[in-house]
Amino acid sequence: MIKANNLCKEFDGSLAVDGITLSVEKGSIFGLLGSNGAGKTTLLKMLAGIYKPDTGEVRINNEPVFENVHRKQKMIFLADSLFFYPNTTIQQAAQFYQSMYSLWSEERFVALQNVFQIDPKKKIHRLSKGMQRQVAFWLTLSTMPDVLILDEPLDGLDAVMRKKIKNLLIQDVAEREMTILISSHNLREVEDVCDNVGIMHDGKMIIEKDLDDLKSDVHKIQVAFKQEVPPSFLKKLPVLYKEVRGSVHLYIVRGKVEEITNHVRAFKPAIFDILPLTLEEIFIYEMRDVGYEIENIIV
Ligand SMILES: Nc1ncnc2c1ncn2[C@@H]1O[C@H](COP(=O)(O)OP(=O)(O)OP(=O)(O)O)[C@@H](O)[C@H]1O
Repeated sequence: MIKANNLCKEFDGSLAVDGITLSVEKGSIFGLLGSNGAGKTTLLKMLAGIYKPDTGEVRINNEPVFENVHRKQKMIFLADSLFFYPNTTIQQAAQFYQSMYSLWSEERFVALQNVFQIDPKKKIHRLSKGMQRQVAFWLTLSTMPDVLILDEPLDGLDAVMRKKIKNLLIQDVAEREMTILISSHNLREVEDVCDNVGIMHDGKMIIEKDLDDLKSDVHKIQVAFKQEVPPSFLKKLPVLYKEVRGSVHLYIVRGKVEEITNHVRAFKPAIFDILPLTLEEIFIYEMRDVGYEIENIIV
């Protein structure tokens, strides 16, 4: 289990991460979402023990992470921009990883060649950007980490390879209880694989929830009344967003289906529909609620 307590990190006098407390269960997949510059990479680097928090601490299975070689031999951080030593072949990189990571599996490395189908004698820097990312996953998954931290991991990969890698990740979670933290702007992908999600904005975690609970907590409703909207209708509805389309009023509201339905039906609407939101819609409306919204920009 990963536990972070009141993490703060400041750069040049401003807080990139501002008091984040987080716990991630063993064998789960946590998706970290947020606006650009929200502090996701900074948070992930503290969780990976790369950055020392200014305040707070990160512990994995009750061990501190920062400057803990023993812990870091079993976990891996895959950054959004990759680094390989110049002129290194995949085979040489594999030897290096083997010497660094205590759970390295040669058997897995050989088996994964069938998935990636790249000649291990190839020099990594001569491969295409997407192929280099495949090599990064090939090496990473061969280290058999118990904790895998991924920053924008699937960028630059084709759709087939993305699917293959997602399957491999899910297989490792199911078979060996690997724990994954993944930051991504691809909300469809996060929705596919994550059990829990956190949304960051301006250094803070504005929401952290089980994905199913998050989705069952926000809904889109469409209502129309024969007369004007009754004044007390909105009083008990926690509305995140509203829009009028002719006689139909669209609301994005927080709350459980049953509570919202009972509330709306009590006002005897002429039309009433309640629909679930996608993660992308939830993200956009929650960000709007903290003042980060889509504007009609014409330049
Ligand atoms: N090494 C650094 N030195 C100075 N400032 C930094 C450093 N790393 C991050 N920052 C600042 O901290 C803030 C958070 O950056 P971070 O990279 O963590 O955001 P992010 O959520 O990962 O963004 P994105 O989605 O755009 O990748 C930004 O204002 C950034 O400029």
